[in-house]
Amino acid sequence: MTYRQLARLTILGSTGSIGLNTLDVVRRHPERYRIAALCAHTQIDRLFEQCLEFRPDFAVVRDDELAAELATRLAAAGCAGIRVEYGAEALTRMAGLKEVDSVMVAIVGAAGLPPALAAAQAGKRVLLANKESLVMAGALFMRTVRESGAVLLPVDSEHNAIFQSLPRDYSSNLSAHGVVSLLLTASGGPFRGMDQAALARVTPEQACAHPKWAMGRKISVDSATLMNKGLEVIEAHWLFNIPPEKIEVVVHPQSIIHSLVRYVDGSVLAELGNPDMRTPIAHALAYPERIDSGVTALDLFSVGALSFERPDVERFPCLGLAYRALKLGGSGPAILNAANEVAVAAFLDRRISFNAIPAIIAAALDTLPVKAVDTLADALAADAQARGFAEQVITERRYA
Ligand SMILES: NC(=O)C1=CN([C@@H]2O[C@H](COP(=O)(O)OP(=O)(O)OC[C@H]3O[C@@H](n4cnc5c(N)ncnc54)[C@H](OP(=O)(O)O)[C@@H]3O)[C@@H](O)[C@H]2O)C=CC1
Ligand SMILES: CC(=O)[C@@H](O)[C@H](O)COP(=O)(O)O
Ligand SMILES: [Mn+2]
Repeated sequence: MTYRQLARLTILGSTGSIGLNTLDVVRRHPERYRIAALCAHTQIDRLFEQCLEFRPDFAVVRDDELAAELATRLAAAGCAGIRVEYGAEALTRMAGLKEVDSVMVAIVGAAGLPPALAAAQAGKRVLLANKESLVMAGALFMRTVRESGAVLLPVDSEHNAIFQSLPRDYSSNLSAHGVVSLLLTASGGPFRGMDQAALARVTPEQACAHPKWAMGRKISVDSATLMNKGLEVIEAHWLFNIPPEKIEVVVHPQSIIHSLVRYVDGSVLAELGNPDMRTPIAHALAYPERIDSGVTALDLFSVGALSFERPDVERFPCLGLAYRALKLGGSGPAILNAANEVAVAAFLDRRISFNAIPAIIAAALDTLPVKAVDTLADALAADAQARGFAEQVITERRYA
């Protein structure tokens, strides 16, 4: 038997959809993984249960009140040794803990950027689900990874599929490896065939009912608007150093092909599987080895047929807005991301209609100045300005 050292993990966003799937994979391999830190935000009941099961050294929550409550409950349950911390600064510290090898970044939204960057700065294996980090500060993030020697492993299913379809140890010059373009698959979301008038009336519940993937509410709405694919185009641009015109989006409603790489000799390589995030999570956790993820084997006979369509950017303008932001460069994508987060939250709160989401983002891109993003502070400043702007547009109902 070979001796294997335990890998120590920090999970940022342990109580969310990716966090739960990560713990499900970890649970299957107690001989390989040990949890150093579990980081949640508000769901302390769920975090408490996770602490009892995985016995991390640290647990992190949003604020001092939640931290005090969790600490009391852990002490009563005989787990006083788990140190409970709180706030954004604690997340950054957990990402850089000396004893930690790998950091799963599964926080949703812009809040994921500072700890993701801290993990990269500390030279960790960064298992990146939080696509917003690369959207807000892609150049800075990738430079940090290069300079620190961190290992960046994409967890987002499309990017993980592309990573698996590229040659092992590819360089950042994909064309030198014969790559012509990347094909990102999109399910098309819950409203794929719906007309514009019907789209205006859809509810948050309908938007969150993704046809193929069980995910958090924010990314589910992004899938419904096709902004998720837009964010993923930007994510792919930075991860694989490929220009936007070489990234194609293909609507593939079955979500069996998770993305493809087109090569100069006519070959197109892809990764296929049942739509279950435990596959890319297990891949990133164990890379370059392979471990059981608990995902059911793909049965092509029951799938029967795979189909493909062009995305409809007239009905779903968010995809076009993302390409536009990427071409703007600098803080353009951070503006797009922040306006989108504000608009999606307002839609989930029933303050605006589904069709107002792209209108608010377009207003932000039309109005706000594009600046350089050389530092984390630059990214956070662009984010804050665009959030303020989008809130104002909503309050004054200037999106109609
Ligand atoms: N879900 C999926 O299948 C996929 C998700 N992704 C990406 O992964 C990320 C996570 O998505 P998902 O798991 O669906 O999201 P969820 O909403 O399910 O979970 C989000 C997690 O982040 C925590 N969180 C929320 N806000 C903050 C904050 N301000 N500070 C610290 N922690 C916070 C939540 O804590 P709490 O619940 O305790 O409040 C929760 O643990 C997103 O960037 C998404 O785009 C990418 C591909 C697929
Ligand atoms: C599972 C995953 O990676 C999501 O990002 C998924 O791709 C969302 O589905 P859409 O293709 O509908 O955006
Ligand atoms: Mn994805």
